[in-house]
Amino acid sequence: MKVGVITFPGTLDDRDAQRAVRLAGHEPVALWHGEHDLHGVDALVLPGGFSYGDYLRCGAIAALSPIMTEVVDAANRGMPVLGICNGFQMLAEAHLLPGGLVRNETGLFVRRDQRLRVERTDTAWTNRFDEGQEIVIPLKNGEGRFVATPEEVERLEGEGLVAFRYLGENPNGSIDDIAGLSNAAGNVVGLMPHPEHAVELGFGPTTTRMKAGLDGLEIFKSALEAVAA
Ligand SMILES: NC(=O)CC[C@H](N)C(=O)O
Repeated sequence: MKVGVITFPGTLDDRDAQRAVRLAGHEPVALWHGEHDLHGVDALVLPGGFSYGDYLRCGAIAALSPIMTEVVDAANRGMPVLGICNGFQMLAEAHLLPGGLVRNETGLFVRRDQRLRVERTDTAWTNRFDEGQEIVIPLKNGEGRFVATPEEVERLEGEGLVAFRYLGENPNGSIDDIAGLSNAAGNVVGLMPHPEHAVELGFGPTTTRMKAGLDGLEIFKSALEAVAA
């Protein structure tokens, strides 16, 4: 399966995302923000970084890039789309996911190995987990606080759109400890932690659980099963 990884000016983690795609058994295809062509890919990853220097709000300018017209069309046709951190911010800015991401409550950039609970497993990117499973994925951002109106929060909680929640101390003040969301169809998922940094033993988070360093790989492997299904 071909997985497109889109690079925007200021993207940081595109190479790591491509490597994660390869380790999950897919073929990564490098895509450029200025193009209108998805090169026949079967799924898309919007990676993390500092697109346009985080000006306006993180992801706000990138969400207006030429390729985003194609991303929105593909997402609406059901293509699996994963937004990681800055990519999640772009998906929210493009209204493919509800709510928004704003500056962390402390005002500080946060970097930690983050415990998460998988809340939703019927999505293109979480189908290899068990509901309620605890995983550990590295978190690193300055604008990770999920916000939405009370009505939006009621709707997304009611529709079960929360894909991941922070466990332990909330790192940024996100409403309802929300770390990641999916759309109603389950093909679009965005999360603030970085699964592409937990795909190889010895390089990802270290916990007492033997395979914790591979938790992120499951997210990239899930997409293959979603497209094959
Ligand atoms: N790691 C990232 O993708 C960071 C996203 C964004 N630049 C922020 O600081 O919130």
